[in-house]
Amino acid sequence: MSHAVLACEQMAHADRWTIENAQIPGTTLMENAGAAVARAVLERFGHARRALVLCGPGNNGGDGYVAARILQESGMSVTAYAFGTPRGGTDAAIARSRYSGAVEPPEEFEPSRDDVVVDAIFGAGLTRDLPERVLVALHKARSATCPVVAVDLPSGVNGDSGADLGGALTADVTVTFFRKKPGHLLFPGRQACGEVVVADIGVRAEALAAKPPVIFENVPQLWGPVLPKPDATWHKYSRGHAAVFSGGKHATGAARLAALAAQRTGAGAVTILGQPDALDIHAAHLTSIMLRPCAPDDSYDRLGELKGCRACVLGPGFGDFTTARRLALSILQEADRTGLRLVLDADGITAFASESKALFDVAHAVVGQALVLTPHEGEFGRLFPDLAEDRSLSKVDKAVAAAARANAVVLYKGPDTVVAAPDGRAAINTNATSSLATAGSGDVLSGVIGGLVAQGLPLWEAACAAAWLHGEAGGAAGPLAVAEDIVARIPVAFGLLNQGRDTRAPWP
Ligand SMILES: NC(=O)C1=CN([C@@H]2O[C@H](COP(=O)(O)OP(=O)(O)OC[C@H]3O[C@@H](n4cnc5c(N)ncnc54)[C@H](O)[C@@H]3O)[C@@H](O)[C@H]2O)[C@@H](O)CC1
Ligand SMILES: [K+]
Repeated sequence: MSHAVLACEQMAHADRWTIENAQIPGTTLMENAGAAVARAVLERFGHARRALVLCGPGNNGGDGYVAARILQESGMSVTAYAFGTPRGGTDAAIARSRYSGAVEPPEEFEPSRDDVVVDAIFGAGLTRDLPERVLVALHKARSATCPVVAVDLPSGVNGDSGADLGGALTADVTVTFFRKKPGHLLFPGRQACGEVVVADIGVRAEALAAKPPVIFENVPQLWGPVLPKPDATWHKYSRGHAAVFSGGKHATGAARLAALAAQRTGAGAVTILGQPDALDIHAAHLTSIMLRPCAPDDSYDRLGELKGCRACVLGPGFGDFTTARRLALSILQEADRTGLRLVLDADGITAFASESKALFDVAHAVVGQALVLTPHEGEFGRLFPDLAEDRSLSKVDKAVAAAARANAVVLYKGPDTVVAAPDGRAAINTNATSSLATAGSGDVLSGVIGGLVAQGLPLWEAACAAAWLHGEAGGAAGPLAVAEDIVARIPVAFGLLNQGRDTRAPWP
């Protein structure tokens, strides 16, 4: 089972490689693809009055003609609609010629709610906005409220970015081939795809050997092997010590959530650093978390308390941008000597809005990496305005470019959080629920990352694991969860891992 995600260009390469090196004809791949689509239709909507198959001019349409033929052979009433004609001699033309049923022009397409529509107009080859007659047909299908099975992608969704070039249907099922593409996992594409079925059509995994995939769905297999294994000889500091910087006395809650989350994630010791009046408030709420004073003009070398600490979280509720910059820069300047890693979140990110170069310069001076950035969309735009505005880039492209520029692991938040590393790896998170959209949820996430980094996880794996655990904890806390509930469910998320109960592996 693979959790790799392929760009459309890599998928086309894998198709070509299989045809040329494994001597599997393109028509065979297309037969297998069409058969997988037909199977999905019959399994889920075999009771439909008619199957109406919308076929484009390329290979996506070719898959549609194969599916139409097999559905007809199975006894369903089938009509195909031709949106263009396959070029002579192509696999799609051959598939078209093997289908002997009715082929109508698009104008004849009149779906009803008892039909099932197979959308095989455009897939990975979509290059521009949808033509008017396609838009009209998709509108008719939407109005009919009939079930839709999309071939590879709903027509109009860009396979690399998940962008909707306009008018795509929301499918009940999307049948794709060999591996998922970013467009199946990134919004709005993910929503348009509905359930995604990945079919094996005979494309060979060896096709990827020369250039292994670097984009993944964020599943436990990615980082499970580097999670700490419980050891009877542990003491609290060997389990990892994390620190969290507190905001002022009227903004202490965010640091408390991050600290509690780091503790629930398994850090053996957690310290909150803050000004004395803020620490008084923490003291009234906390028992097992340590409190240490920190003056506004402190920089790393005056923070003796951070010795032995492997991770610190700076930003949640912090408020003071000048101090945030001084602390962040001094922590990174000392990082090679101390081994301390910095999770910079919220106000810690905004503090560098107009001074990002200073942050990136010190982060690049570190041997290896010492920085994790956790921006949501607004914060990402503050730190990387040119990347944020570049409409030619997908969310994965943006996160990867930002990670390289900042020499940081970048966890770009959202319903489709992307975790990117400077070496080009990226994981797309898929288990977040709407319960995570609540005040303090981001503070919990930064605390989970800090807790895992404190236990010695490499930064990218820590951020990927944190996104997944946060998603599971949010799901377990239910739709009306508040941030405290998410913290309380972190052990439940770990329990799913430990008991091997995560059966939602990416491929069936
Ligand atoms: N051997 C292969 O390469 C295989 C490909 N498969 C299928 O092939 C699909 C990709 O096939 P193609 O590369 O032929 O691409 P598509 O079939 O997605 O579309 C390509 C055709 O549509 C035209 N086109 C693109 N955007 C358009 C627009 N907005 N308006 C009008 N015309 C437009 C292109 O010029 C081209 O003629 C996959 O999505 C998958 O369904 C499968 O059959 C498996 C094997
Ligand atoms: K399609």
